[in-house]
Amino acid sequence: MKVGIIGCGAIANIIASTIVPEDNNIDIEYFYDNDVERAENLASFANGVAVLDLNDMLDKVDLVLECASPDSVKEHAPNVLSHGIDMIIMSIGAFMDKEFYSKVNDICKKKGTRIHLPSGAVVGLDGIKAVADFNLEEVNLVTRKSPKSLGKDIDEEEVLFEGKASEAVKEFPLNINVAATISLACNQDINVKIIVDPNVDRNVHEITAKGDFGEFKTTTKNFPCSANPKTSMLAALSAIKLLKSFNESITVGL
Ligand SMILES: NC(=O)C1=CN([C@@H]2O[C@H](COP(=O)(O)OP(=O)(O)OC[C@H]3O[C@@H](n4cnc5c(N)ncnc54)[C@H](O)[C@@H]3O)[C@@H](O)[C@H]2O)C=CC1
Ligand SMILES: O=C([O-])CC(=O)C(=O)O
Repeated sequence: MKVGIIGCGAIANIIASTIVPEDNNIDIEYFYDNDVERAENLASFANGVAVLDLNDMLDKVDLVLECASPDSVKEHAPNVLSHGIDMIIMSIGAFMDKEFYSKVNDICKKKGTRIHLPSGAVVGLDGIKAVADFNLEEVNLVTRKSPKSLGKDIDEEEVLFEGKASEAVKEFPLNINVAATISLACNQDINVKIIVDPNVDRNVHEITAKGDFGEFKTTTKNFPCSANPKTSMLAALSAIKLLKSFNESITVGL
């Protein structure tokens, strides 16, 4: 499987340095970034090709992996999918825009293409998906990150946001894609609280869900990526596992 990447930052670097093409039948070969130097650096490390125009990779790849920004998804996904190419998308916040969701969904149906949204930096999506249609009363996400991760200069814990996921992704597009992932998994605009906490050095996500099935709570205490403290290592690892799973005959979990 030949893969092209949009966005050559923290997640892309972890993925490209972890996937061994010979072992996994996955060849990450084309790299695009609006910062050309980043695309060239990663292409050179991965023995791949940096492209100046995304269209230059579209007749050569089987899958495009987006790890850039929600805006980049809106800019490029319709074009990629219209070329009949599947996508893995990390900047899931883009899908909270209902008009955009419906537009790309229509393209996928027409072209027979698929979009994969990895579980990213949280655990518990399997459970949320399983119970989504069974009177799921309430889903809440509390995210706690350090001042460094949230780009704040404060000494005391502070609630930066409290409201719905659809609003959270607008105010914090590069920090709370997980809220969109959970919302899409259960078809609800979930409740989100974002706290900046000088006493944590992890990106912490706590999910609580309650409904006819009972209730559950998951807590993920992620190490941030060294190249981008907003982003957790787990986000990159989930995309790597998803890529590898395309070669598996037997899949475990949802
Ligand atoms: N789904 C999830 O659980 C998670 C999603 N994310 C999201 O994944 C994305 C990538 O994260 P990182 O690698 O940490 O970001 P990063 O900031 O380290 O790298 C992003 C790269 O994309 C490039 N870029 C930005 N906009 C672009 C555009 N319109 N066209 C082409 N290139 C563009 C930047 O120049 C940069 O090199 C972000 O949107 C982030 O918010 C991050 C963590 C968890
Ligand atoms: O990586 C994380 O911990 C979460 C994150 O940035 C996002 O959801 O955008």
